[in-house]
Amino acid sequence: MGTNTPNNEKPPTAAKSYTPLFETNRRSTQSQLLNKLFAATVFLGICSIWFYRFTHPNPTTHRWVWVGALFAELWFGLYWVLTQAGRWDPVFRSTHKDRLAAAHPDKTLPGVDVFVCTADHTIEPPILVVNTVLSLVAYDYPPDKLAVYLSDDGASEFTLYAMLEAARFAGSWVGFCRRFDVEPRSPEAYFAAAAGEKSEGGGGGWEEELVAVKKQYEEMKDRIESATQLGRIPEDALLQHKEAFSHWDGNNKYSWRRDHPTILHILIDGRNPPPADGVNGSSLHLPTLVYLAREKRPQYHHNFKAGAMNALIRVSSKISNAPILLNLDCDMYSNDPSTLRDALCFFMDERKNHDVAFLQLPQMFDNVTKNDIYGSSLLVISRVEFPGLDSFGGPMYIGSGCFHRRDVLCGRDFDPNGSKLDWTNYGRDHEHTVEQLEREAKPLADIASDHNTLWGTEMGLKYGCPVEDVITGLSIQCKGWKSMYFDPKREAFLGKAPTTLPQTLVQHKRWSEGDFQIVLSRFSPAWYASGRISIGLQMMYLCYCLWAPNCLAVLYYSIIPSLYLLKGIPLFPQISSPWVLPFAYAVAAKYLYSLAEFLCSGGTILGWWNEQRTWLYKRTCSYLFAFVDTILKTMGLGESGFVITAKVADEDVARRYDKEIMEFGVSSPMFNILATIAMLNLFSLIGVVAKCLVAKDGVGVRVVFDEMGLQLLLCGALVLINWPLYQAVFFRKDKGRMPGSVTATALVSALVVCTSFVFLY
Ligand SMILES: O=c1ccn([C@@H]2O[C@H](COP(=O)(O)OP(=O)(O)O[C@H]3O[C@H](CO)[C@@H](O)[C@H](O)[C@H]3O)[C@@H](O)[C@H]2O)c(=O)[nH]1
Ligand SMILES: [Mn+2]
Repeated sequence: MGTNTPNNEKPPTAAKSYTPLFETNRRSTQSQLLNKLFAATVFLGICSIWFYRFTHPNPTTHRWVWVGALFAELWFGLYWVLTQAGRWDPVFRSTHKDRLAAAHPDKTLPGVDVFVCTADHTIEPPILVVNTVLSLVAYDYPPDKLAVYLSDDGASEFTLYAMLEAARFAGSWVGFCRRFDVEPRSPEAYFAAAAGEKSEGGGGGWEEELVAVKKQYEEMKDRIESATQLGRIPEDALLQHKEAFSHWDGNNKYSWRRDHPTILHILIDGRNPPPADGVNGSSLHLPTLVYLAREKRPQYHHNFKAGAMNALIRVSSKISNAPILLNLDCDMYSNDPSTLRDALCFFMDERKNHDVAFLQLPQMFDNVTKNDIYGSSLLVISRVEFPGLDSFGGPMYIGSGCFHRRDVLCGRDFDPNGSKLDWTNYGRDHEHTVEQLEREAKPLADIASDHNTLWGTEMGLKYGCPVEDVITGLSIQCKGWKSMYFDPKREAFLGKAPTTLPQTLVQHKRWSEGDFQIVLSRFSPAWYASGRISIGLQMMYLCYCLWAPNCLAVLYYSIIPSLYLLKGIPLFPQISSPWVLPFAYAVAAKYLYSLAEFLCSGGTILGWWNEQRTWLYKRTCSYLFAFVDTILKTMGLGESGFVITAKVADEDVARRYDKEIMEFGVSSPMFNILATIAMLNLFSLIGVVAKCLVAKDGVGVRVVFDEMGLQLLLCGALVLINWPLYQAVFFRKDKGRMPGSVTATALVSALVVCTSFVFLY
């Protein structure tokens, strides 16, 4: 069982005055024991299934059918064993911010650099980015110690324009936030929550100021949105920021994104408070705010987000050089102004901080509907599995919402006798002017500072993998560093989950493809990580990294048994045979447990059902494509990209999303597969029911049920879970229904497969 006691304690003298800054709690011994007993019974069931399959080859079918079932059941069983690591000994952390404040007055707090990444102003609208940035600028933290950097991989003048506007509005917004201690500090989210609400104890003119600041915000939003819509920056802004916008003069709109120099602007210099004539007569000290678009040239690979992050690490080392970094996606606004202080409780705890390389917080979303129709809230991962990982050495780095130690991310090796963070090595340059800083930092974002250097291999985020975050975190943990997981009561960050099925499937294709590449990479959790990280952690890495090959077993189970049902050949034990028991028990226990877990994590019953559907769709589509693409890539054919998830949808789509109606809409090869499998199961079920009805005296029903009860249940469950898909194919008229071409292809292919299977095979 894992413990959290570090192996190099402080000498006894210091131990006396030690007050922990964070707490670690585990579940009670009884509940853990009960959980393990239960898992043991499920495992027994799984072993019995394997035994049954080994000892009961079916003589009436081809050998491969039996081998396929054996393979699938071995896979499901072993995979289930892997998932148990995440449930073995979960730990839950809580912080003592009061103690942090007592031990470290604001003056002595370390600097924090926040990195926000955006890449495309059409699917990541500038106003969304602005809201995220403003929520970060408004953190409850000493302004001279906080710097917010935006990396714009789209090099969009509209994003820069939005940032200039944000910098101007920041004074009023941050002033308002500080005076009335508001939460959350993303203007859009705050105004939505405050609508119709009365001031609670805020008093002191809250309502009047709210009206004023809201008006200012709406005007800014208007300017930003109309600039983007018209495709033109307003004249006054062009005049005022002539130099800033000069980069875009006469450029070729089509090649620009992939071919431009570095653009760097320090929009707010937060080193010192401004002279005392700011908002409301008082000088308002704001944190540093920086816009960066790193250099891009078509002949050099830019390495997606990893490249952007590494440029940010280098540039920030010149401008603010904070020892602690926070990484966020552009849609993840801060929902809690005190999160930085929470995080510091982990990095500044005197005894336990020496080996913590990064601190991951859960990714939560503010646009998930009540029953989470695409299973995108990652509830069980956030509430069950990551606390489980935390006891084995810490969770993975999953991108947004992660705090890093700068030295470790820059490649520092772990030394068990002294890996403490030396805060004195960091801090700001107070001698140079803003212009000088810009001039000196700029080349650090050029290709020359990145290409053919250690960046992307030994330093910073790793290149070449679509999940740069996971592989980077793993490589850090393999050096001996730990990570920690912190799931605060009030969500720290809220982002945008995908709102259509195609988006969800494409996102999961990227994730599972990246994860599978890691298994085949130098840092494979299967080989390289052995002995470097704990076995529990290794198992969980494998659990996520083997998502893609899952497709094989799931495809087998969702196609073959149904076809054999239609043909009338049983593949599972008869209902009257005792061998049914292990199947029934293992499946029922697994699913009831998963339902309980889901409900305890804050989900709904329908939400769980929806997640099972998404589970099936991801495994039969996303993972299949990821699997095939990864294999092709390892053979040197093709290259993996990074399809960015859209953070907006048109009104029509958004309305259906709010009503929890599944969105198909476009024709995609993924849908061909989904729909074909769904049709195939429907035909099989209809076929077998028809057969029963035709047979006389109800003999048919009894025989079919006894001989093929499990197959019938499996097929029935598949039909039931596909219900929204049948609706989209047969009944719906809206634009989100299944496109006619997909429907036609699916119907024909399913019909051909079913008939040829029954009559020819
Ligand atoms: O060339 C690129 C591509 C993407 N991004 C940014 O990367 C972030 C993540 O992209 P998104 O499309 O939102 O992907 P998600 O799947 O939602 O993101 C999760 O998964 C990614 C890895 O697949 C991680 O990079 C993210 O941090 C993590 O939140 C966004 O802020 C993008 O702007 C870039 O900066 N440059
Ligand atoms: Mn995202």
